[in-house]
Amino acid sequence: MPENKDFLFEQERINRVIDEIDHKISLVEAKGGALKHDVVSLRKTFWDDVTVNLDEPDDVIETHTSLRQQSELLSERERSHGLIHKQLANLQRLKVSPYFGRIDFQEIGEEKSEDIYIGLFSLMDEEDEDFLVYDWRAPISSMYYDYAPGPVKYRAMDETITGEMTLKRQYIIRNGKLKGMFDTGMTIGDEMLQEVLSNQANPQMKNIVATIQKEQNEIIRNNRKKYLVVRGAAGSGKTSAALQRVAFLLYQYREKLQADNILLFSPNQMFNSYVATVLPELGEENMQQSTFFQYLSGRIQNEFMLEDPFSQMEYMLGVKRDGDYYSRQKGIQFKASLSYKNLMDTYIDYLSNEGMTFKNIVFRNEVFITSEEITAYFYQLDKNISIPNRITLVKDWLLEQLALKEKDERKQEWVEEERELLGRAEYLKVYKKLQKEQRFTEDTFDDQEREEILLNKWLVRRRIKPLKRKINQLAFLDVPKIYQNLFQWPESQDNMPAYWDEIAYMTIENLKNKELLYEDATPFLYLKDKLEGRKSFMNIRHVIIDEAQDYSPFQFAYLKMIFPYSQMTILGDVNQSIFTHSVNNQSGLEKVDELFAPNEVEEIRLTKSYRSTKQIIQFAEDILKGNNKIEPFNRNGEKPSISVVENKAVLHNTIVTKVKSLLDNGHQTIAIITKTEQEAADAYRAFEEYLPLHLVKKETNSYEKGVLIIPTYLAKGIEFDAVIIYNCSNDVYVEDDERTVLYTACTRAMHELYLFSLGEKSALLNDVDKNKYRE
Ligand SMILES: Nc1ncnc2c1ncn2[C@@H]1O[C@H](COP(=O)(O)OP(=O)(O)OP(=O)(O)O)[C@@H](O)[C@H]1O
Repeated sequence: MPENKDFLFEQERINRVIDEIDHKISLVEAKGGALKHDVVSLRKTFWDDVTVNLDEPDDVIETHTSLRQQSELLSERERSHGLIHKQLANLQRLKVSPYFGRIDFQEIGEEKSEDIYIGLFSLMDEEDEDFLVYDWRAPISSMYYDYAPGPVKYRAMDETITGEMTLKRQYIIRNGKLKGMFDTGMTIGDEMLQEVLSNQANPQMKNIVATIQKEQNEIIRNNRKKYLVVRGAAGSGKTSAALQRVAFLLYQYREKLQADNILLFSPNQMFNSYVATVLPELGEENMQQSTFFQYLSGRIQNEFMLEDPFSQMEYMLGVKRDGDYYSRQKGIQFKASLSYKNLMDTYIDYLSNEGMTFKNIVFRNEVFITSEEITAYFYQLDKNISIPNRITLVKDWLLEQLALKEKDERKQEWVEEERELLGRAEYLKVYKKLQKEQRFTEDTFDDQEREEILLNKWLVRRRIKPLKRKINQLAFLDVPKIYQNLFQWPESQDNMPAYWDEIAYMTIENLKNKELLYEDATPFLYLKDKLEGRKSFMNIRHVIIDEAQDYSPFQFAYLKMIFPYSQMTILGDVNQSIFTHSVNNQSGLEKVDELFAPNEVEEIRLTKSYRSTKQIIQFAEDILKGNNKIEPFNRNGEKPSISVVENKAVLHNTIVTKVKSLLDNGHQTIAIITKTEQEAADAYRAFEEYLPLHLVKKETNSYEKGVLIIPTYLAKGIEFDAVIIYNCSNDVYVEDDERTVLYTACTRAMHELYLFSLGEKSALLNDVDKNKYRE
């Protein structure tokens, strides 16, 4: 049979490639061994080859040079050893599965067609002449993802190469053995995807290089514009595409881009651990990862108690919708908007002429420069100078005043007193310190007058130093007060949103208590950075913002400001908006047109969803009232079910029974998803006696297999074999704007979805076609 012949041919080729990998491994190991030996002996004999002579200035220079040469040599060897290590790890990975795809390509004008085998990394033959395997990121490999057999082209070195693809084949190779192969007419065949997607969910996201789809490839290799915005339904592979894109960029720009020049903003801590293995699996180092809140709190926590986004959401999802709710909601939405940013920009213009607030400079409990004096100095400076530059001039002036003060203080009585009170041990310490600084020698210290002068100087300097540091940190600028004043600024009374008085009152009260609400955090930092002229992040060249629908327009504008030189990949789905600021069109993702210049942005939409079975997707899209048609990947499962139960005891018993049967059926990740953390904690108490389970809280930072109880907003971006919606009753999911919360929760399921309702089910589910679920 021709197929069998093909199969044997391919297995033989795999064997040959593996032999070559083994050969390469032994070469690299030998090289690594020699290098290791070099490093060890260099470390041992480091000082033998350094000439140390400090007698004459020339000798010092020579010593310095020889030291530098020696350490450069050592670090070069260490670097090479690191590279060898990486090479070895990559070869070991290739050995398990050397490639996953092949295309036969006949370039126009060439006589022979070329077999191009595609795998995780490139591999050359023994003579280093031909590629046995091409890296999936190589330009030629792009045809594998972009075309079916037929006419094809790809771009390499600014040139377009055209030809004909005569074969496209996929392989499943495990431990060097060919387990399956498919010739495919489609872009990437269904068989392989079926196989991958029907696997169990995993606490660690997997790479998708063998089955990247054409539209995902477009995202991965896209490098035309500064900002790439990707929208796509739940499970359409946005995160996956973003991570393979990082691997692609690290390959494409390996000379100038390192993993730590890339920063990923994740939705929560657990997500960080979920995605952490994708890049190492692809042989690359991980990029930097942070949540936006981690960034904010790193900058704010010394000034305020900062509310975290989950507490904000917990409050908004949990409280009754009364007067307080609506004023907070309006506050959150206004502070998320570009109107608020515009208001703040006008306020900053106003501050250029009046309204800046400074703190008194206090030395030893006495005001030595008043806030009024600083204000007067600031406003007598030329108004054409930007505020941050004027602040720098104020800082310089304050430091000069401080230097004068320092001189004056040396003669003050307190210094004499402090000097006399110096204990012997402390005195000796000072003596040694001054001696080290070569302020005096043994001889001069006998001179009592000089000794006193030097000690006085030291004592004053010691007191002045913290003040100097604070001035250098611009602590004299009272940003909290300036922010607070915005809410009493007469100009801000026109065209203000509904509930402005309540919003202003609530904000001022919080600021007075040294508390900063989450919605104020970004505006506060924006103001601070605009006034202080903070330096942007120069080393970050690429920022990835996942779950971008959760960022407000204001937050986007802020990110754009602090990463002015970075490219950005922005991925999101407005139907998964669950933050109060992002519902009702206030997501930054809805304001892309206002935020970025049209020639700087490219937008791509992913339409197909891969995570969940067709039945789950068809059910979930109806929750969104059918406004968004999602194309499910053709993988079948049971229809979701909705069970209405009468009381809590029955609810808990039924869920326990369901979870046990899911475990018996071999599911390894099962999530009981609640609307809030409060609800999750209550459910946990009810179940802990009967089920082995983990309660996921906002500070949980790793995703473990097993049964999890988790609020929706922490399950964002993650997936499970089976999902149980703890309570989808009409008392829990009430308002229309909670559809997105329920949709997000349901779309976490890969294979099975069960909804339970304590009493009548939510009216939001009445929009779901009855044929799409079991009751
Ligand atoms: N081309 C592909 N080949 C194999 N699996 C894929 C592919 N694209 C997506 N998947 C799988 O689909 C699931 C969802 O992918 P991913 O989490 O990247 O989607 P998402 O759009 O970020 O989802 P969400 O918006 O729900 O966070 C993952 O299990 C991923 O491995």
